Amino acid sequence: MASEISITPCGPITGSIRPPGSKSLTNRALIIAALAQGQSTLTGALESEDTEVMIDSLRRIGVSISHDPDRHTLTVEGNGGKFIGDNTEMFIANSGTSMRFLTALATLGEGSFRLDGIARMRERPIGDLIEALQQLGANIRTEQDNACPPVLVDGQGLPGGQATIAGNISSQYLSGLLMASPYASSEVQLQVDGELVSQPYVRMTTQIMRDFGATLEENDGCRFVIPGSQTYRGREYAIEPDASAASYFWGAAAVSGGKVTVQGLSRDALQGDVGFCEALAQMGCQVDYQADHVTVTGGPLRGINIDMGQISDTVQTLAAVALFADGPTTITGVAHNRHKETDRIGDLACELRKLGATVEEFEDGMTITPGKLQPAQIETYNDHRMAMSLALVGLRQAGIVILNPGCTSKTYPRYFEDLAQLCGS
Ligand SMILES: O=C(O)C1=C[C@@H](OP(=O)(O)O)[C@@H](O)[C@H](O)C1
Ligand SMILES: C=C(OP(=O)(O)O)C(=O)O
Repeated sequence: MASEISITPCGPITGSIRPPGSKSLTNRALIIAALAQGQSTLTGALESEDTEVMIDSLRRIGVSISHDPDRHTLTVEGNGGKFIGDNTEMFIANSGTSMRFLTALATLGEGSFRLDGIARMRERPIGDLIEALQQLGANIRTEQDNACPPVLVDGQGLPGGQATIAGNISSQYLSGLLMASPYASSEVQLQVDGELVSQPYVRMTTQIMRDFGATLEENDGCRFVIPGSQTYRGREYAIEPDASAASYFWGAAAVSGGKVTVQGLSRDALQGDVGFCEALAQMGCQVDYQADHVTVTGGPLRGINIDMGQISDTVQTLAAVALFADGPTTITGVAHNRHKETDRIGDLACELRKLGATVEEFEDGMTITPGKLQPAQIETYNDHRMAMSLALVGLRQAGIVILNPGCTSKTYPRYFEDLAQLCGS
């Protein structure tokens, strides 16, 4: 892809789109199908860097996965939780889900595994997950003394027992532990210590575990009991379109004063990020939820105060929309966004200021006061969501250039083509 892309302003956007499959569901389904007894067919799967590194890593530990790109289908031959490592290297680029879920999975195997990624992945914390796995009897550590990848696992199967897990940095630790736990030799009891961010992803995890036949008990969303020596059962599984990706198209309706329908999602979707529509409703958009699609109609936008701790992947989308509101928007509850593909508070504030906004940054969020919009070259920090969200500003303001647009390949390689098609250009 070109080293930059200029966004062409357009009028109110009217259209309908089905985004690619959910990253979170595809990577969960791959982990669970790999562990299962029997074959699984995953339809509507995401094909992007984050799922490719997951597939590549699972193949390296002996899981057979075939891909039919025409049908967006992955067929996985589950190996019943029997993995042999022999200094097996897994390269995970910058996929947080893959790093955290595969770290937990590797402790179920026999032998040695090393999990590594790009430079930014080596700055993304994983210490809390390592400590919890150690409490369950795993022989695991980080290569450096910094609680970040590379991760080294010397697997002898996971004994099980009790562990506490911190939930304030990432919910992915808990999700990884949960998905691996049915394959521990004995019962696993997990207690979340303190705050749990991104809770809807944990509900997604427990739901998909049950969908593949696992049993677990759950109390107040912070205590889990998972009987050991279980097996997932392979099955056919349909993956929802990605709700975080959908936020850009709903956002496009909001900023352009148009009407956009996203197919394949509903209020009852497994993905919490459908909740982004409620944020748009608070800002003045109309939202129509149907059983298999959700339509957002833009209108005059007002600034809001909102805790986005449960829908943090949509913070950048909301920030782009906030630039078109009649007053300030305050976003809180997302301190954990500083540990993602980039510092999604500090770096986002910097790009919003370039666009003409006044931004007051705090530890867990920011207040965005819209100003006169101005042309800008947007730095993406190799963060797909920075590119996808701030492109929306270019639908209304001339002279918006997105640098390194290829970074969307992490979750949405065809994003700019799909956006252009929706805008009718
Ligand atoms: O479990 C998941 O699939 C995810 C959880 C969230 O991460 P955190 O729990 O780190 O907020 C989210 O940002 C990420 O894109 C996907
Ligand atoms: C935070 C994200 O991804 P991950 O943590 O899976 O790398 C994201 O997709 O916005």
